[in-house]
Amino acid sequence: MADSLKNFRSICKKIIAVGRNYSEHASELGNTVPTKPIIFMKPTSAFVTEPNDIRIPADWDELHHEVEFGVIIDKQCQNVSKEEAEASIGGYCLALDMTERKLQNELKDQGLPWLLSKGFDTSCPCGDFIPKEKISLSSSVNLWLNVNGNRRQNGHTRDMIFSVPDLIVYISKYITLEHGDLILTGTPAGVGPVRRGDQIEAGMEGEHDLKYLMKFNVV
Ligand SMILES: O=C(O)/C=C/C(=O)CC(=O)C(=O)O
Ligand SMILES: [Mg+2]
Repeated sequence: MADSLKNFRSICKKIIAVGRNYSEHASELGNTVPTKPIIFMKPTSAFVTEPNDIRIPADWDELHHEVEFGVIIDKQCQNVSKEEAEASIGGYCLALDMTERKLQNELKDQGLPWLLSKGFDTSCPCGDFIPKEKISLSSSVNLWLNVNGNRRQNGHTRDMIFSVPDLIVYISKYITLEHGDLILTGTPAGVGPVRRGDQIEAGMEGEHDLKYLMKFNVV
């Protein structure tokens, strides 16, 4: 089954993203820590893969990086239990939730949806499919991100407020998750701006020699 997920980006119908899932990140943006998962979406046209670039739209100047742990759904889930949620996972990937922070804040202040600030083309740089057997959910994955060689983010999935199975249980109560869908599980602290000409390097490391690295230029 996992074979058809190797190209999950071409079959993915939904990128569902979780916000404020690390308390340190919620605090750094002056937000309260949520009592229920905060869910939003990015269109699949946001995907970009190496060696392509992250393109900043011409009139924007406060694009932030957010490194995230991605979960790829194998089996359809609708209102699933925690056990079914775990069984529905096909694999994982490293991803970025690129965000135009100034626009997001303006939209938030007006009570408007922040889709554009997070859903523009190339706002979801994404790595290769990693089969579920390679990462145990009971272990913690280290997520990090450098800009021009300087460490900006360094977090651990054990610090998520809502665990991966809990997120799937919650989302599937309201939205049917389908084969190939991607869940971005929120970013750890350290988000910040990137400029045209910068290079982003992001990685994840964990048990059983898990080591994944990806690089994107910002243009
Ligand atoms: O509420 C805000 O000011 C910002 C929220 C986010 O951008 C949420 C995320 O995308 C995240 O925490 O990863
Ligand atoms: Mg995010």
